[in-house]
This record gives sequence, C-alpha cells and structure tokens, in this order.
Amino acid sequence: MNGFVAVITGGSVYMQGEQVKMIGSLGAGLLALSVTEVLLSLAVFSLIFLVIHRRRIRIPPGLKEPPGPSSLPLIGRNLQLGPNPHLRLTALSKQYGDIFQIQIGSRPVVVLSGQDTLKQALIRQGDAFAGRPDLYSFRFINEGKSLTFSHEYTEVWRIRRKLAQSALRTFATDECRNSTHSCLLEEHVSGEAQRLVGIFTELTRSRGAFDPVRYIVVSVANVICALCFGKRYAHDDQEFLGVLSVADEFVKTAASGNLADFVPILRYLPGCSMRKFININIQFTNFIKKIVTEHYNTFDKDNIRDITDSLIDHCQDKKVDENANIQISDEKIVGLVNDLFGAGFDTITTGLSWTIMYLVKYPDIQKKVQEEIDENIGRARSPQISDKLLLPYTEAFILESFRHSSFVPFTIPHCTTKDTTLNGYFIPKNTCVFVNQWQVNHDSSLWKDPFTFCPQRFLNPDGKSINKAESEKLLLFGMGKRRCIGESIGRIEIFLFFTALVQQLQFEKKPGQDIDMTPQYGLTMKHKRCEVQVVHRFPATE
Ligand code: HEM
Repeated sequence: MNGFVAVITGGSVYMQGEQVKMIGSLGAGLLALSVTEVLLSLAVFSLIFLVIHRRRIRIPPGLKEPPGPSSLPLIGRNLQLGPNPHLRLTALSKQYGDIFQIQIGSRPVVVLSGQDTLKQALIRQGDAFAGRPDLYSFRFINEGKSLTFSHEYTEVWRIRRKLAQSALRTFATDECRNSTHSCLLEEHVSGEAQRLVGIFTELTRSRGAFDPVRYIVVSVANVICALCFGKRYAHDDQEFLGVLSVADEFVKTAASGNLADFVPILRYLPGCSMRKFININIQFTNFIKKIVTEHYNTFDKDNIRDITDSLIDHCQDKKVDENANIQISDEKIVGLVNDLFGAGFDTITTGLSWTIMYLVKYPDIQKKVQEEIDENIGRARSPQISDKLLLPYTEAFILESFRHSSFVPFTIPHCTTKDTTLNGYFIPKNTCVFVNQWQVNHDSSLWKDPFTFCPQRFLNPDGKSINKAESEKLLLFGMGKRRCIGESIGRIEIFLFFTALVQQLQFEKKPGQDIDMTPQYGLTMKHKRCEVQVVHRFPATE
C-alpha cells in the first residue's frame, strides 16, 4: 500500500499522496514515516489537540457548547464545506439547529441561522456580536485600517462609522437645491443610466449580443466615484477598468470560510490566491491614494466638492468628537473613502446584474414590469426616487431578485467581543461567527416555495402596495450594529438604474444560449457571465 504526505506546520496539516513529511511544531525537521506511524501520530495529535481545545474553553455550569459535526483535528471541517458553503452550512443548520459550531483549521467558528436567532444575537445582544475576527486576509484590506474589515471595535470605530454615514448622507441622499433632481444620487444615477441605455443599444446594433456586467460595473462605479471623488471615467479607461476588475478576486478571498484564513500553511502553497489578494489590495489602495493626494493639493475650504473633501475638512477642523477627546489619525479619517468606494460598486453591480438575468429568464415578468412603468411614468421623463410608491410590482421584482439570489450569502464574518450566551449556548470572547443570510432567505418556515421566483409574494393581496411584513423578512444588508451603512443608497441606486433601463429597453437572451443562474460562491455571489441583447422599446423613428 502506498503512503501519503502529511505536512504539519505550526498546528496546521496538509495531506497529499505518496510520502510523509512532518515539519514545524513537531520540531523534527523532515522525516520519512510509514503509514502506520503517520496514523498513530495523527491520533496522538488529535488527542492532544482535543484535550487542549476542551481545556481552553471553560463552559460555565448550566450552559452548553454549541453542537456541531465532529471535525478532522487541526484541519477542521472546511475541507468538507465544498464549493458552496452557504448550501452546506444551511444543510448543517437543519441537522444541528440555528446555532452550531464547526472547526475550521485550529479555530472554532459559530454559524448562526434563523431569523429569530439572528435578531437575538445581532440586535438584542448587538454589542457582544459586533466585532470582526482578526483574519489574515483582512489585514491587507485598506492597509489594515478598514472600517469594515479591521478587528478594531472601539470608540474610534464608532466615530469613524458615524463620520462615513454622515458624509454619505450629505453627498448622496440629502435634498439638493440647485438641481432638477431630488438629490445628487438621483442626478448621478440618471445620467449614468441614460449613457448605459445608449451603450447597450449600440452594442446590440454593432455586435448582436454583449456581456452587460462589463458595462454595468463602470456605470455603477462612476456613481460612487462622483460622490467620493467628484469625477467619472470613460467606459474604456484602462486604469479604471483595471481597478474594477479586481472585484471578482477580492470577493472570493474575503468570503466567509476562505480556508487560507484558518490554515496558515495554505497561504504559501502554489495556487493559493493570497499573494494575488495582497497585490490587488495594494493596487486598489494606490489608486485611491493618488486621488486623495490630488484632493489635498487642490483643497479649498470654501468649496467642499465631494466626500473626500469633506473628510479632509473634518481633519483640518478637528471636528471629530472633540468632547470625547478621542484622537483619530487623518489617515484613518480620509481613508474612509477607500471603504466607501470599495463597498459601493461591487455590491450594486452584482445586485443590478442579477435583476437583468431574472428579466431575461422570465420574459412574462419583464412584460409586467414594463407595463407598470409605462402606465405610471410613461416615456417622456426619467424615473425618480419618488416613483417607488407608484411601482409596487417593479419594487417586488427587485426584492424577489434580492431574496432568490441572496447574492450576499453571509454577512462579513463577525466576532464576539466578550463571553456571551445565546439560547443557552456559551460562546466565548473572540469566537468567529458566520451569519447565514442565505438560510433566512430560503427558510421554508418563512417563505412559501422559497426556491420559486415569485415577485408577487412581496405584494399585498390587492397588488397595489408592498407587503411591509414580507419585505422586512428579507435579509441582505445585515442587521444591528454592523448593518450596512450604504443600504439606502444601494436600494435607491438599483431601483433607479433598473427602472431607467427597463423603461427603454427589452432584455433578451442571445439566441441559442442558455442562462446559467447558478451562483458562484463569494462575499458577493455572481451569476456566470453571459451575453444578452436588447430591443429599444421606442426607437428614435417612432
Ligand atoms: C445592494 C447593495 C449592498 C448590499 C447588499 C450590502 C450589504 C452589506 C452587508 C451584508 C454588510 C455586512 C453587514 C455585517 O457584517 O453584518 C455590509 C457592510 C457595509 N456596507 Fe454594504 N451593501 C451594499 C451597498 C453598500 C454601499 C453602496 C455602501 C457605501 C457606499 C456600503 C458600505 C458598507 C460598509 C462601510 C459596511 C461595513 C459596516 C461595518 O462594518 O460597520 N454598502 N454591506
């Protein structure tokens, strides 16, 4: 019988065919061993590991450790999670309940599901569950100073979050006096959407069919660029396209359950994408730094142009929470634009492209959306935020696209900030927590036929308004202290882009091509790229 390779480094194991090598914490250098010896070593190791593991966590009397599947010692369970952790962890929640524990590498991870349990953890016990784990990949995002990903959960984090929220409000959704639009967000999205209609029409004319995501991403990124930096880029700007193209790689590595975050040796193996991840973060940060430097050089206190200017202004005025006497570096304040720009384009691009895929997949539903827009907005003017109430079916369609795709399957991983108890289970401080949004959106106790695409489910029986209770069950932006700060921008932007596109264009699949709606797992889940074509609903000759 052939042997196999087991490499153990600093508490991590890696196995492959043929020989046996043991390195690192065993301190033995490289040894060639027989299969029996390896199995014996593993058994001893497992025993030591389990003893240490049990000792480390002292469960207070009357409480229990969360249940969960037994795991391979040191490797944990991740190797068995497969390519779709959201499906695997949802299946495990059926077996073990809303709170269960898996071992990934040397780290226990608590997985939370179920609407009530999530409300209990993230809202009622919000403080205890509001941390972020110190994951290896997160250290490279925004040079470790990210509001979103860094481990820091302190007063500084709270002030930075408030600052980011206030800057977003001022430059996106606050009422706009010197514009024909209700706010700057509406103005920017309307402009970008009209350009997109022109591009899609021209691409269909010249090429027959095209990949919509390639163009949606530039239009959406231009909106957040306008808010953050007061500028936009052409659809063929190579530097901008280069920066935007990193999103796919980013969301794969930053997703819940990336094995390289939990098993250190995997970061150094050939084929591991961690080096690429580090490089794309450097590229992204350098792009932002260049724009921020331009802003410092041209800054005029009496003419605050955008979010970056307003953050520079905050630094210069030292307005930040003077009462609390908390010092925050200028870098950490102005660096917030990195978080906003990063979060502001991939999520919305992904959400909007899913809505286009569902339109193409369900032509009858597309027709109903068009009829509603024709009746209530007509052709003469662009859709506005205030039209939302007039378009309940359209709104229901967008909500159902959010629910059915659940394109943010897990929130960004959380971490407990103190020892806590949830539904009788003891969860120690610093435990990594995965929040399964996909499970809530497909829970058959909450939704009838959860796997059927049915916009109607979000409407009241008369079909004329959104059923508030149903729409509040949908979980895509997290909840509690870490809830997305761009939620209202995200919802408005997708609504405005979507209605402007559907008002003028009919989307169809490329003849002979089937659409593959299987989501590809990541922090945001994408559909497979495919080509579509459009028909202009009222061409210039009409
Ligand atoms: C459809 C669009 C969007 C979706 C589905 C979405 C979803 C999410 C989710 C699930 C989280 C994590 C919540 C948690 O960890 O519990 C999050 C966090 C965050 N989002 Fe969004 N987001 C969207 C758009 C935006 C936009 C447009 C911005 C800003 C311009 C933004 C900024 C942020 C920030 C800064 C955080 C981190 C909050 C924190 O850690 O305290 N998001 N978002």
